[in-house]
Amino acid sequence: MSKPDFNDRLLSLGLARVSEAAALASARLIGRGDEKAADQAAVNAMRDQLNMLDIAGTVVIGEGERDEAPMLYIGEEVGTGNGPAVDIALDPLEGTTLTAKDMPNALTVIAMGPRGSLLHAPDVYMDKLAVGPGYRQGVVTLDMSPSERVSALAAARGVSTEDITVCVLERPRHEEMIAEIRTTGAAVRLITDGDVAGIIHCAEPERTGIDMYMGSGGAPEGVLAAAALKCMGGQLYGKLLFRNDDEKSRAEKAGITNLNRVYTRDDMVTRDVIFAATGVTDGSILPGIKREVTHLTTETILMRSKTGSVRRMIYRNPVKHSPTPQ
Ligand SMILES: O=P(O)(O)OC[C@H]1O[C@](O)(COP(=O)(O)O)[C@@H](O)[C@@H]1O
Ligand SMILES: [Mn+2]
Repeated sequence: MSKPDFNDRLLSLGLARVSEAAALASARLIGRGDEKAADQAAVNAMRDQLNMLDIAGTVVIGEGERDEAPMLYIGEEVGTGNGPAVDIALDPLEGTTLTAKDMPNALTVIAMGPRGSLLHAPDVYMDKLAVGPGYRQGVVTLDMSPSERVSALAAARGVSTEDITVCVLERPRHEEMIAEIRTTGAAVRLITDGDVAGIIHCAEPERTGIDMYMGSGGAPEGVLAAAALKCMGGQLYGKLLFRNDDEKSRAEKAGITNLNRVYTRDDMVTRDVIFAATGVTDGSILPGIKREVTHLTTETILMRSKTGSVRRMIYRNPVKHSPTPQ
């Protein structure tokens, strides 16, 4: 019997529960200084919830390769097996350090598309460049220098370079880039972790104040960000970065033949996808988990690229069975 089609409309609601469950599981570990425990809690919960979905899912972006990740490893089959063949990209806790330190913008993230729709990015770095919707394709490119990108974006927006804010991961490897951006008069929003959120921020500049994202971060996070921007609009360019031959061979093992390719958003996510993210700590796109004695409250953003629909779901979850309020 042939497998049913990818019904993004129905599956999306199930996907929201998956990111919700991961966030709820990490709630007690926010600000506890234990990144590993927070990540593990999110992984377990995400996997349990994912396995309830009627899909024949394959994790293509996950916690790592099978030998280093016992759960949600790349290639793991998830779901009941009774349903459409789908590819899944996930990061059960994007911002493990942010969570452990109770700093802003930690999220749980998951994206799903028909089988073959998501780039099998190896766990190496990726040079990334993103802007929000409304610009002509290629308004900024990875070939341009950081200052040229700022000037090009300012010209396209009809503003001065001082009116542009660029989000960058604060890392020693980015020091020169940051200095060059500042020569243009543009502002730099430094984040200590979490470039999926950093890139999503470009899609809602009114809410976040961020116009452009640039710099290197995890390639898996690049694919997740591409899925988000496919739903929200905006451009993303990514180029895999290899530090040694082992990283190159991992890419080749993942089926990548051209190691110098610049991927666009739609090269990373080739068909319509669904994307869900739940806030763990307070952030610019999503509020974090709120803890009360009897309830945990989460907010989830759920999006479908086919329609461009964006749904925000607030979930008040009773922590333990409590009698009906009097
Ligand atoms: O810390 P590095 O090595 O610069 O890597 C950057 C990557 O790590 C993160 O900041 C955090 O990712 P995790 O919390 O999932 O480990 C990503 O957002 C980013 O892509
Ligand atoms: Mn991550």
